[in-house]
Amino acid sequence: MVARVRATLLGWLGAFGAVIDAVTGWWVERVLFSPAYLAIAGWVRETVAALRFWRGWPVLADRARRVWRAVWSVAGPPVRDAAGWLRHRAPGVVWRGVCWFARRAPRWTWRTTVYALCGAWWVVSRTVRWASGHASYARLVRQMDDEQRHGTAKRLREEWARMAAVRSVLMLIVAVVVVLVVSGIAGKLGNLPAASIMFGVFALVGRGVRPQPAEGDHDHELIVHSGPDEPFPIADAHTRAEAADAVSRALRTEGVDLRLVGEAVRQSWGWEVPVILRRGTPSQVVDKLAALETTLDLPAGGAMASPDRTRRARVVIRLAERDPFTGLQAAPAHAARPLVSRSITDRLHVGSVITGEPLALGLLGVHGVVIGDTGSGKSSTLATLADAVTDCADATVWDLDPAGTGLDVLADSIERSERTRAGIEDALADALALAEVRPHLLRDMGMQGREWVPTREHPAVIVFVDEYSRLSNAAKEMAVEVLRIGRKARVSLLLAATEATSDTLGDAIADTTALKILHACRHADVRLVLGPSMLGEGWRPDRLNPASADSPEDAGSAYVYAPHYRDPVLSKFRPVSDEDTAQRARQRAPHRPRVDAVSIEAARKRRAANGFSPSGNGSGSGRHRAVIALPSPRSGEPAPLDRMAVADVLAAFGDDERLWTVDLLARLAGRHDRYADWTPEDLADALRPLKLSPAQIKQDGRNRQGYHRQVVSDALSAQERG
Ligand SMILES: Nc1ncnc2c1ncn2[C@@H]1O[C@H](COP(=O)(O)OP(=O)(O)OP(=O)(O)O)[C@@H](O)[C@H]1O
Repeated sequence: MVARVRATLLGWLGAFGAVIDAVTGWWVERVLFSPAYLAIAGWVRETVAALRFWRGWPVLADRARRVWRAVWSVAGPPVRDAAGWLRHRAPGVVWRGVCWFARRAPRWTWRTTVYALCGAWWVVSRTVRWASGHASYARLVRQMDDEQRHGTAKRLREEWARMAAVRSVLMLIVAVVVVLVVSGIAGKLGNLPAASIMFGVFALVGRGVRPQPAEGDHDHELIVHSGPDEPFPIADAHTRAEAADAVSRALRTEGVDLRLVGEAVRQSWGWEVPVILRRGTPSQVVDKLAALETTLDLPAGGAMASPDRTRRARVVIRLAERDPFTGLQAAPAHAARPLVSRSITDRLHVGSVITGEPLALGLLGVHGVVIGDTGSGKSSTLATLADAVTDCADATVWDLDPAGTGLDVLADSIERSERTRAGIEDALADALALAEVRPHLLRDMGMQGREWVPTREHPAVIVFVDEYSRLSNAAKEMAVEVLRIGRKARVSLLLAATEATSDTLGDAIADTTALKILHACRHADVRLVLGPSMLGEGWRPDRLNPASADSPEDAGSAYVYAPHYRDPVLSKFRPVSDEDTAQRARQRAPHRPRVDAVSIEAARKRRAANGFSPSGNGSGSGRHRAVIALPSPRSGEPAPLDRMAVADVLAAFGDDERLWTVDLLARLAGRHDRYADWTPEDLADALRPLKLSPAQIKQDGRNRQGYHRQVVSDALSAQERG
């Protein structure tokens, strides 16, 4: 039995396999290898490839994106209003409707029943009275009887009887028709709907014939959740009208006299609501910001006000329910553009403004101050700015920091970096000398106009100074001088300090700088940097909080006063990712410009002519007391240290521990034009202040004069310590 079943199954399987084989063979031979199929398949492949790699796709996608953005900019606000209403308001409205109905349903049922009974009674009584003809004949017949006119009375009675008979028949016919219609409806829809229709018709008749209930019967139980002017949290506003209403109520509660509240604009972080004041000044609103945060139930610092400079009565109120800069990321390690392809004449994107626009600052010839409490993000802001400048082909960065690590993260792209008092004074003296000599070089350099035109060959110099308050007095004096005369020479200073008081920053600085960046700082600093009236104009960095141990708070957020930025709107600088920034700096390093040899030589001569020595050892006094003499390699006189040259010598060693002088000079010439004509004596003069002289270096079996990198490095460290 088992064998037979197995044989049968195997037979079936064999037959099935034979059929599959036959179909597959036919498919392969007749279809897959047929010329028509091959031609169609080739055509389909080509078309798909052509479509996939069609160059028009990105253009089409871009167009579609733009159209969508344009449509959304118009349709977005009402759609989001509607969505907000449906999500947050509609369920409440429906529920309130249900409750409202449930409360009224018993009374309505009762009233409708009364109306229906009245209507039915009215229809029956009126029909019976009409059919009886009582209203038409009864009075007339009685009058004829009273007047003894029996013949007329008899004739009227006969006429009445005839008419009553006709009307009764008519009434019967109508009654039969009505019964038929109602039973027809009952047959079609059921008894209950038919009865309901009859009930409704009688109720309508009853409603028509019965007088309205007295006014006192109306209910007054409209539930009032809040008084008509009572403020409510902004989180409860889901449409533009509700947001405007919330702001209007809150401001009125705080005693601000408004003429009107403009159309609210929904933002990803909250609301932007313009208001028009009836009287007073915008400071009325600015002073109430803290109170508004409570009234509208916002996070601390969430309420901001920015008065309109062109219309004093108008103040734009921003209510941030969430962090407005959530998506602001550090710059990526690899930029899409070619390396060092920007210009310092461009506006550099360094962050974002609360309005959603990019924060784009022009740094050409612009001096700046960055003020902020410790932890507010000053150093990161300097790094972000320096990162942007190191991407410019026509600007070079110097980094001075007497207390911290400065712009070490960008070390590879920085031309000059100083951490010691002497080094910083030397760098500032160089910057000052450059600022002094460059305007006199304009004609020789073929530059039109009165300002230095930065190019890759003749770059602008931007000197970043962190912890300005810790500079020596001499350095501060030179910095102030650079602020006064550096603009035309395109030698600019960007200073960071924790306070703006005169003993730390100085009034002169706040006045001279065109760029003012105010991170979380004190009330007094805002007055000192921007002027006393600006607090009332909405410049409130004192309401920001610096980073704490466990939270970044408002670190990096700032009020920026600069060309193109005259309104008190909150901005945030891009955070710095140390790893990515260092990588970018490394990639940019070979493409970075350096201060041109002509400017350097002229500056050196200027410093030599001034004939002053570094502060501390200085013999100079007066305006340029602090301008110290640059090394003069061929003068034979003891010259102060040329730190830039020593830094370049160390960089020229690269990974080599020792080099012959001739190789070192070749590498120096490759690094900068300044060293193109240097001889071994020039190099020896440059290193003499470190008490170094060339030594015998043996390489490939030959002895020549040269230098050891470690020896140069140790000598420099010793000099800095000393
Ligand atoms: N734009 C930013 N976005 C996010 N976090 C930031 C931003 N800027 C700074 N921070 C964070 O804030 C903290 C303080 O930053 P930073 O050291 O730059 O402040 P600072 O004002 O220079 O402080 P200090 O005066 O103590 O040196 C750091 O943890 C930093 O990561």
